[in-house]
Amino acid sequence: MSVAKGLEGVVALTSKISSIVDGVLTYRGINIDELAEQANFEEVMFLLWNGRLPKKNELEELKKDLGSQAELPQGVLEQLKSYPKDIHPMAALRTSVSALAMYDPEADDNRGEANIRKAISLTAKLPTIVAALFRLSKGLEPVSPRPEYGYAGNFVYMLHGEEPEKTAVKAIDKAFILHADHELNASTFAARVTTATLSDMYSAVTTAIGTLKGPLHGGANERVMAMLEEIGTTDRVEETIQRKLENKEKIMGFGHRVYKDGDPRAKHLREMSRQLADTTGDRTWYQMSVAIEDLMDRKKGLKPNVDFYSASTYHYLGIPRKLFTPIFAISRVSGWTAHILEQYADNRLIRPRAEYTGPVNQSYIPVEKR
Ligand SMILES: CC(=O)SCCNC(=O)CCNC(=O)[C@H](O)C(C)(C)COP(=O)(O)OP(=O)(O)OC[C@H]1O[C@@H](n2cnc3c(N)ncnc32)[C@H](O)[C@@H]1OP(=O)(O)O
Ligand SMILES: O=C([O-])CC(=O)C(=O)O
Repeated sequence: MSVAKGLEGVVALTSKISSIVDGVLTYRGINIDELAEQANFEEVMFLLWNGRLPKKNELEELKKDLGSQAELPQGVLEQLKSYPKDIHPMAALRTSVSALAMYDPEADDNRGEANIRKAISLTAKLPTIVAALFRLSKGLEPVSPRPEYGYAGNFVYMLHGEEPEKTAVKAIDKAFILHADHELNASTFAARVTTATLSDMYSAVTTAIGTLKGPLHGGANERVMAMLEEIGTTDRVEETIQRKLENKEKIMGFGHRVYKDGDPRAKHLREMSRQLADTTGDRTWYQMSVAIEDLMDRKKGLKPNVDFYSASTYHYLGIPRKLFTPIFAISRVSGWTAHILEQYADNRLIRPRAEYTGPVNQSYIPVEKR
C-alpha cells in the first residue's frame, strides 16, 4: 500500500457541486467571480442544493421558507442561555446544532424531501444561533429573526438588534457567497464520511462544525485577526513575521492544499477590506494585511487563502474575532448540506485503509507480570 499523507492528491469521490480546476473555482459550473459580483446568497444556496439558479418564484419561496424556519425551538434557546459565558461560539454552535435534532421529528428520516427541508431549516437557524450567542456573551437578550431583511440582513439585524446597515449587509452577503462551498475540503469530507454511514443530517453537520473549528481550516480566520492585533502596526510586520517563520510557526491565512498560485476568493475579500478601510477611515488593518501578503510572497512564495482578508473585513464591520469562524459555518452549511444530499443520493460507505506500522508478533502479558 502507498500512503498519501493527509490524503494529498487523492480523488476520493465524484461530485457535481463545486470544482477547482487550474485555480478556478466554480459552483455548479458558474465561476465564483460572477456569483460574488452578481448573485445573492439565497440564490447560491438554491444553486448548490438544486444544481441550477432559482426562478423568481422559487427564490421567493426559498426566502419564505428560510424566514419561517429561522426561529429556534424554545429548548435550544434555553440551552444556549445556560452555556458558560466564555465558551467559544464554535463549541456552542456544535452543541446547539446537535441539540436541534432532538426537536425535529424528521431528524432520522433520510429521504430526499425530508432532507431538503432539514437543509433549509439548518441554514435558516445557524445565523439565529450565532447571533444569540453573540448577544448572550455581551449580557444582552437574543432578538427574534426579522426575515424581511433577507438572509444576510437578518443576521446583521439579529447581532445588533437594530436596522441593518446596507454596507454591512452587502459585505456579509458577499462573504457568505465566497465561503459557501469548496469541493472536498476537510469539513465537507468529514460531513460526507458521517453521511455515508447513513447517519442523519444533524450528525453530519455537527461533525462538519467540529472539523471547521480547527486552525488549519476555518479556525484560521480568527487567528489571522489575533496575529494582526499582535503585530499592531505596519512597521512591525517584517520583524514579527520573520520571527514567526524562524520559529517554524505557520502564518495563519496563508497556503492551501489545492491552490498553489493563490485562492481566487482572496482578491474579493482584499477589495472588500480595502473599501471598508476607506469607508471607516482606519487603514491600519488593511495596510498591515497587504504588507504581510507582500512579505509572505517574497519570503515563502505563499499566497493568502480565503481566511486572510476575511479577518480585516469582518473586523472593519465591527464583528468580534470569536465570531469569524461561526460566520464561516453559517455560509458553509449550505455547501455541507448540498454534499450530504449528494452523498445520500448515491451512497457507499467511506472506509479507506491504513498501513499498519506498529509492533508485530507481540504476546499478551498478564497484568501482574508487566
Ligand atoms: C478555509 C481553509 O481551510 S483555507 C486554509 C486555512 N488554514 C490556514 O490558513 C493555516 C495556515 N496554513 C497551513 O497550515 C497550510 O498551508 C494548510 C494546512 C492550509 C495546507 O497545508 P498542506 O497542504 O498540508 O501544506 P503543508 O502544511 O505540508 O506545507 C507545505 C510547506 O509550506 C509551508 N507552509 C504552508 N503553509 C504555511 C504557512 N501558512 N505559514 C508558513 N509556512 C507554511 C510548510 O511549513 C511546509 O514547509 P516545509 O515543506 O518546509 O516543511
Ligand atoms: O478546500 C480547502 O481545503 C479549504 C478551503 O479553502 C475551504 O474549505 O474553503
